Amino acid sequence: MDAGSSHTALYIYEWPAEKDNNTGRVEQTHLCKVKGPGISSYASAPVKAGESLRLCMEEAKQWVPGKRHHQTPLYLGATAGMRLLNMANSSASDKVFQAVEGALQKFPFSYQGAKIISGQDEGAFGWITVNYLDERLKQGLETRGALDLGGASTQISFVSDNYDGSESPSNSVTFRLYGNDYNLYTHSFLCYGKDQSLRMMQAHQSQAGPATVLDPCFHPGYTATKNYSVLYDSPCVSDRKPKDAPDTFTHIGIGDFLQCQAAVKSVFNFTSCKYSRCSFNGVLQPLLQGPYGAFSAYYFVMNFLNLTDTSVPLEDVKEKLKRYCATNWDQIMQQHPEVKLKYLAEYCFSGTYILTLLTEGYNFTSESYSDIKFIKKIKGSDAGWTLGYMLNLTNMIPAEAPDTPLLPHPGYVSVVSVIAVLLFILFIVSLRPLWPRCSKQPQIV
Ligand SMILES: Nc1ncnc2c1ncn2[C@@H]1O[C@H](COP(=O)(O)OP(=O)(O)O)[C@@H](O)[C@H]1O
Ligand SMILES: [Ca+2]
Repeated sequence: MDAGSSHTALYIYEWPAEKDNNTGRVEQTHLCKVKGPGISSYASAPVKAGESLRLCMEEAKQWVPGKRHHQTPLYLGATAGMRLLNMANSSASDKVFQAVEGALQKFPFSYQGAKIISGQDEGAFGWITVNYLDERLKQGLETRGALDLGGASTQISFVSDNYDGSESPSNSVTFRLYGNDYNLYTHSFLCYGKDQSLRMMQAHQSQAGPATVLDPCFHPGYTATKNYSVLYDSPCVSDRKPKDAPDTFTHIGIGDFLQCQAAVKSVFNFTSCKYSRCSFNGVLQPLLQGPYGAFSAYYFVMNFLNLTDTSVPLEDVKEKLKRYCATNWDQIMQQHPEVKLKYLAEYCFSGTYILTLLTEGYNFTSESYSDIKFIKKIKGSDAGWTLGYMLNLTNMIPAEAPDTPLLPHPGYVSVVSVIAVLLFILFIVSLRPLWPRCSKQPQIV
């Protein structure tokens, strides 16, 4: 289970158990989205966090064959929402985990624990998932970098030649998989998921605590009354809370892409770098290299905006987004009556944030932008950290390359059968001296 900051999802994976680990491919057979918010939102009512998982767990009982229930390991990993709750209020986060654990243990699966996974693991397992599903690991091919955008944190992971990891060991993960060594660069930016970065940007815009906030990242015609205490209720912004602010402010959209870009840029710090090169906030980042897969909110947002085609020049992408942001809010709502209003109101911001993060933050250029592929699934399985996490915990990926059989299985069976028949014939022939002699011996006259 992926307990994300905005929601929890249960993934069911299946693989042929009879075959050798090395030959069976793992596939996602089912996804259940838990109703309601992420588990970190239940800090003040932890029991409900556990209850929220029940329906999906019942569904899992239907999907996993009854005789396999006890053998099926169940893992829950929580990401940045719980990292933030743990920072702000560790006893509340412990209570949420107790409730979740209590709920999950009532089911007949082999419960293996619920925990917060580190940002490094989140990045590295996302990279494993993408490259496993592409079959790049087994074949020792060039790997694809992984870009994951969540609500509360974002991850970048890739292999770069000439990167040895010694400059910043916390950004380095090494693996030996199928006989190949990988030295992976990975970083997770806490607070730089799209929901928390929106808070940081709005906190920046409203530092003096005004009663109205004019927001270039929201459509013209958009107005909403928002609460200062809700906006600042996160460790990503809590230290910036204005002292004499009123309780509420009126949030008014003006839909100006260029100003929005400038406002988004204000959440990144480019001033210092003690390494050979940095992305932002003084974090090491080696030279970008190879193709990339961008998933989770990268995909949701760019797919909604019809901007997943990265062969379109970056300047044209920005132009399209500029027009979208300038569109009146009433018109946007009319055009997309089926989309959740919270998502709909934020796509202009989210699209601008994604382009700014990729180009200003990670240093993708007009040329290297086309190396990015926005993806949701690979061969039927969702791109995300869960598959890699599960493969690791169940030791599904061997460190050494499996012995490659000289013949594929059917060929092997045929050869053994032919040899068996030949041996049998040889055996029968070897018994010939014992065969009964013919009674009618030719007469010698
Ligand atoms: N259809 C969608 N449109 C836009 N954003 C979406 C959609 N579905 C999910 N999201 C967003 O994707 C992000 C998923 O983040 P999540 O995995 O919950 O957080 P984290 O990985 O930081 O713990 C959230 O910001 C959520 O709002
Ligand atoms: Ca996530």
